[in-house]
Amino acid sequence: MIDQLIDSIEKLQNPTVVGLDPRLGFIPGHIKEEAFDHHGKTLKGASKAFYQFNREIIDEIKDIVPAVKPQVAMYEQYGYEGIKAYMDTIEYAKDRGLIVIGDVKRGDIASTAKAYSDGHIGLADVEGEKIEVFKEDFITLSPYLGYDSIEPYVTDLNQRNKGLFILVKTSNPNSKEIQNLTVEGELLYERVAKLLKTWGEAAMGDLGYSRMGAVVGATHPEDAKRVRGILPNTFFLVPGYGAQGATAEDLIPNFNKGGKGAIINSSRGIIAAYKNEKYQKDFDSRDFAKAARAAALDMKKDLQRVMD
Ligand SMILES: O=c1ccn([C@@H]2O[C@H](COP(=O)(O)O)[C@@H](O)[C@H]2O)c(=O)[nH]1
Repeated sequence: MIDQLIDSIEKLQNPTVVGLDPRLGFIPGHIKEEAFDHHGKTLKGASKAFYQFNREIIDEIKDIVPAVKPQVAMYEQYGYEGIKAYMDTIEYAKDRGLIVIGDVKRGDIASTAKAYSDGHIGLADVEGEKIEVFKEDFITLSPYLGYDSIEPYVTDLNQRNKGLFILVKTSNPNSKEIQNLTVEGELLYERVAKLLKTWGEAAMGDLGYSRMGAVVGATHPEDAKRVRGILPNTFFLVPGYGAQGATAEDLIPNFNKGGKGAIINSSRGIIAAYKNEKYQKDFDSRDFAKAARAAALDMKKDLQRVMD
């Protein structure tokens, strides 16, 4: 899938992923009213509202961005109804040609990791019946349990053409408390990047990048520069642009030459654009998906501006 992601970015000339992180505060009144009329103010009502919101956004952005990144926490909070909305969203996006990065941030011992891999990017086994479950193209993982927690995913990466993005340097302000500790003369995130370089060699795609990518926050450009130096053949998923304050200029160190090797996420900045003053004069809440499209196009322009 890493090769397809690279091809799609190239075709659309747009290294952007739209984060599908719905929350009730972002859902326009008319969608909530309809969902709550049918299902009440229940977990099901909230989940149905999320799915309707996502579908309209996907329909508006599917021809301009290569990928979407649903954040599982937003759905999980509503239990199995929320998980159904997460799964339905994945299916809807894939049916419309979008690549799906499931932001699930798993990390556990090998026997448990195998179950995560089977469920998310592999096949679940029901007494010999092999069943595809969540169907993401990529998922995110934490590296802090070491390689035996990553190795169970490698077969699915290579045999089923799936991908991982492994946390290397996260975008949150306190990431430095742990990730920037000095360990045996180097920063911890640098050590993680070096490990990922070795791990990723077991899963190389055809276009020079590994199926094991890295999550590198846009909000720490100096750290991103060091990580890029260690990982020239690793594709980066870069959150932090927009709502978390990173600018297009901050993104530059994440890319290889010619604007290659990274995809930039924006979630709130796109899906809730209709609430932003900048878009309010042109779009009301019924046009929320059109506002999301306008914000995604503005982001594309902003990225192109610093790439040129
Ligand atoms: O370091 C990280 C890793 C993941 N995220 C996730 O990305 C989005 C960001 O949303 P915005 O609304 O664009 O801020 C969200 O799902 C995070 O969980 C991250 O921000 N930083």
